[in-house]
Amino acid sequence: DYIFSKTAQRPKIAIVCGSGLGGITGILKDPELISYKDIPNFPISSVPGHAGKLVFGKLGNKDVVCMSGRVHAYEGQPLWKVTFAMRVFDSMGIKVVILTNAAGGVGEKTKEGDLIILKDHINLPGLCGFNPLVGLNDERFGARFQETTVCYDKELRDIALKMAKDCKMDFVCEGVYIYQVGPTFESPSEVKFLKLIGGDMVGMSTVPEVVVARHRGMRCLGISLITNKCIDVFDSNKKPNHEEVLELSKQRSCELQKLISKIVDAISLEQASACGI
Ligand SMILES: O=P(O)(O)O[C@@H]1C[C@H](O)[C@@H](CO)O1
Ligand code: HPA
Repeated sequence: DYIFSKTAQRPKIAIVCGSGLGGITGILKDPELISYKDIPNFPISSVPGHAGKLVFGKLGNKDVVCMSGRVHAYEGQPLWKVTFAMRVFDSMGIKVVILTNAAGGVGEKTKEGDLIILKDHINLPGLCGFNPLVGLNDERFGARFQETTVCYDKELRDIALKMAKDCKMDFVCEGVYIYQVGPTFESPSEVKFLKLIGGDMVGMSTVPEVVVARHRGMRCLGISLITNKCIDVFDSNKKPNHEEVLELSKQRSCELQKLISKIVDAISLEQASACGI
């Protein structure tokens, strides 16, 4: 109610901006800003590169809302708060959520600067009991036992790959994202393990949000920017750090903005409602 009292825009598409990836808010037409701190109960990120505002506006031919800044579990917030925005989006009538993140490249096929469309994820903490749907369930807001067979909408993934091909972006492909809580980057042995279990990239966000968005039937598309290669050799002098993550995000933000704009243009919202969501 608070959000709708501040803007007359009623978007059906939400975009979650990962670390340093909030630049897309700068290309929206007729932007309207709402600070997280003004929205009742909305969690505020403490991480550099996560601004803390909702930005409404037009991207190409469609209304969207961008979440510039997200909260992570490693900031000490419970998962219901980490995923609170998904519940808010659902009650606003959002049908499609595009989630971006910065991630470390695990597999051989990823390199710095690549944009990887999430085909699936491995919710490592979720498998060990750290899942946003743990707790009493209110059936009005989703099923007790949520299936996660196709978390990342096939049609949206196909659109993303087609748009990348049309734009000759040969650094875009699909991959599997592994969620780990952080804030530690991975040790070499952990990287070897992540590779072994089928991950292409690893990060500290997105999956809890997707689990909750799917609980409410919203269609999800995930895009990882590979900001660094994970180090799987012992005694390396090279060490991952948040500054290099932000630097790479800055370098690649134009390509990501272009890809998202094309995807948003190509999304058919009629199809979204024809799916019964
Ligand atoms: O919000 P995202 O997943 O883009 O942020 C990544 C994960 C950590 O928060 C941070 C590490 O540099 O970037
Ligand atoms: N690991 C986990 N999260 C990340 C990384 C990484 O190497 N890079 C950016 N986010």
